[in-house]
Amino acid sequence: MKIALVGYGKMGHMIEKAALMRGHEVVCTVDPYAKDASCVTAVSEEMLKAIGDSGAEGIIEFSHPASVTNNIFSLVPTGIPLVVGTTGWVDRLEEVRRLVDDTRTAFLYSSNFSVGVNLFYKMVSEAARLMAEFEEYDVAVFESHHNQKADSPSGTGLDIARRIMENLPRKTTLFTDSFTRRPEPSELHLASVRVGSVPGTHTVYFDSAADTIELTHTARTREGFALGAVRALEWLASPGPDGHARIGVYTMNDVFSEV
Ligand SMILES: NC(=O)C1=CN([C@@H]2O[C@H](COP(=O)(O)OP(=O)(O)OC[C@H]3O[C@@H](n4cnc5c(N)ncnc54)[C@H](O)[C@@H]3O)[C@@H](O)[C@H]2O)C=CC1
Ligand SMILES: O=C(O)C1=N[C@H](C(=O)O)C[C@H](O)C1
Repeated sequence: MKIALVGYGKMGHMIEKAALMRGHEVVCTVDPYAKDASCVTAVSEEMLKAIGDSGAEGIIEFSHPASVTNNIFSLVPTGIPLVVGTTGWVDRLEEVRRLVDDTRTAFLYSSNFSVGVNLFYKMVSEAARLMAEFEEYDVAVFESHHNQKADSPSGTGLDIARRIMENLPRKTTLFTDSFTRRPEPSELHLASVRVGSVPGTHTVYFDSAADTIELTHTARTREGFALGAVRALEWLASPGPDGHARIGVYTMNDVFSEV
């Protein structure tokens, strides 16, 4: 498949390697600040023309929280299957969903493309369901990432917290700041630290007066994210179960349910 990359930073370079390893061709790399990008520009008519002229059959976007929404709204109308890994935009998801529906294209997003984290999500959901009956356990989430990360909390941390609140009725409100008061029992605290070169670590704590249960996912490298993003595009660009091109907004749950 001919793939265009929008955002050619740490993840863009890792994704290029993963794509080439799987026999794809990276025909265009777009990034306004990366001097080694084939198209050193931001979202623009020039960028869209470059992608169109490249014959790209799929696009993978890993840019910046401040740029991703503009990129999505520019790239979706091209009709080229689009995979977005950039975090910090899902508050605009419903607008994106409407655009995808109106333009009848294929869009897949995930805050974390690694297989391990998507299995971890299922473990956390089940653990939260178990804990619903044991009120003596409080719960919180902690995430740590490298000191180059531009958003907080992590998209993965937010997804973990959402799954806990979906399955643990006593936790109704997400709190992601520093406390200057005692937490309310109904508040789920999600805390973040930015340090060194940490690829991404997420821990869920279930804590009682008697003991603590910790569930942790530790990413060792970014390779899992990159490979997962390329495999997600392969799936998105493949025909659906009905044999027709996929249309709509998808997540990694859809990929795992079919693969
Ligand atoms: N979904 C997942 O599995 C993962 C998601 N991420 C997310 O991906 C994003 C990027 O992460 P990294 O590659 O580590 O960051 P990075 O900072 O190394 O690379 C981002 C690149 O985007 C470029 N950029 C900025 N504005 C742009 C625009 N308008 N158009 C095109 N490119 C633009 C920057 O110049 C930079 O080269 C972050 O939001 C991060 O949270 C990171 C790893 C895994
Ligand atoms: O910025 C990163 O590096 C990562 N960001 C994603 C997130 O915000 O969850 C995924 C992964 O943890 C790495």
